[in-house]
Amino acid sequence: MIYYHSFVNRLFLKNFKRRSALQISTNVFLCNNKTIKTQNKIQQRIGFIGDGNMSKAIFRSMIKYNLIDTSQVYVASPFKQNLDIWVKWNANVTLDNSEVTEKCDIIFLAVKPYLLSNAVATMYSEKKLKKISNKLFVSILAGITLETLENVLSKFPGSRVIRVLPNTPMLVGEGCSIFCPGKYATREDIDLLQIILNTSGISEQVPENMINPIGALSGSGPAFVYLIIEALSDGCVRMGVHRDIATKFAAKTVLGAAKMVLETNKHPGVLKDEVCSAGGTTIAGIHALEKAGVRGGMMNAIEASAIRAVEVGKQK
Ligand SMILES: NC(=O)C1=CN([C@@H]2O[C@H](COP(=O)(O)OP(=O)(O)OC[C@H]3O[C@@H](n4cnc5c(N)ncnc54)[C@H](O)[C@@H]3O)[C@@H](O)[C@H]2O)C=CC1
Ligand SMILES: O=C(O)[C@@H]1CCC=N1
Repeated sequence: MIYYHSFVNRLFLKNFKRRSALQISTNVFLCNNKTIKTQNKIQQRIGFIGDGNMSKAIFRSMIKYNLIDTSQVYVASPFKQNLDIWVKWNANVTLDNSEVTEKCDIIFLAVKPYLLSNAVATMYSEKKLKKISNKLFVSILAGITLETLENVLSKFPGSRVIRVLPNTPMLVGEGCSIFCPGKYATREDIDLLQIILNTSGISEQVPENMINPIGALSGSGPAFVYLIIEALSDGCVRMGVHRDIATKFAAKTVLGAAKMVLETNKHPGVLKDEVCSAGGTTIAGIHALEKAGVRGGMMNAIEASAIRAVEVGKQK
């Protein structure tokens, strides 16, 4: 069912992208089997507490896919020099986290997990606390549970929380995000978040205990795949090929293989067998990989990242 929804979502989103180019004002999405109408651009003000890699990917994907205007975005960082790039992108910038909380409707919490309490402590002033009500907080912090988030954010009256684990390929329209709504998040909050996430990829609602293991794959996985691409390229360079063609072909081969898995619906093992001629070149390479324990290595990587997410969630 989940896959069906993703597929239908993508069809609608392809239409959305085409129609938004034509500046038609209303778009239709299917989220969790429900049709939603939304304006071409979302109207809410969006804030980022934290100005790093993941905030940039979310912001730039929203701009790239025409979902918001830069004037609707506020970003806070304690480091002035980090904000220069955001100024160049025409976002509103501040050194004061509480300005983002006060001015925005949806606030992405995007600092390192161990900095959560520190960041929240600077997201309000006692005088204005009552004014910071009915906000939607979207946490992208690895490992930090909804229980912790709801506790920390309970000082803001009427706050709702959704926990998301996005990934940086959002930037190129191939994001993969999982999320779990907190106790007070509404259907509208979820729909809006899915519009943001699905504009540049796919998203799935999952039970909270699935966020760490799936996030180990989708959140950290891009780094694992970059490492593989680099290693494939290194192998080619070792055999005398120039680096530029080696890296381009390594990336394109990974992209092509991924598309084969998604579009043929064949088991990866079947697709592997289709490449391996009897006594041929590929099986010689597969043998080398198996001897090196590549499969176990990959499984260990997912396990290690998922376990680490629990640990970072406990750091103070
Ligand atoms: N990078 C990734 O691919 C993904 C990251 N995440 C999560 O996103 C969060 C951010 O990760 P990145 O963007 O990679 O980290 P990053 O280190 O690039 O960015 C974090 C930013 O927070 C800023 N910061 C530090 N203290 C602050 C404070 N008190 N108030 C406001 N801003 C403050 C820093 O200037 C820094 O630029 C982390 O919690 C991580 O677990 C989740 C999924 C994927
Ligand atoms: O490495 C990290 O902790 C973050 C979470 C997922 C991707 N990057």
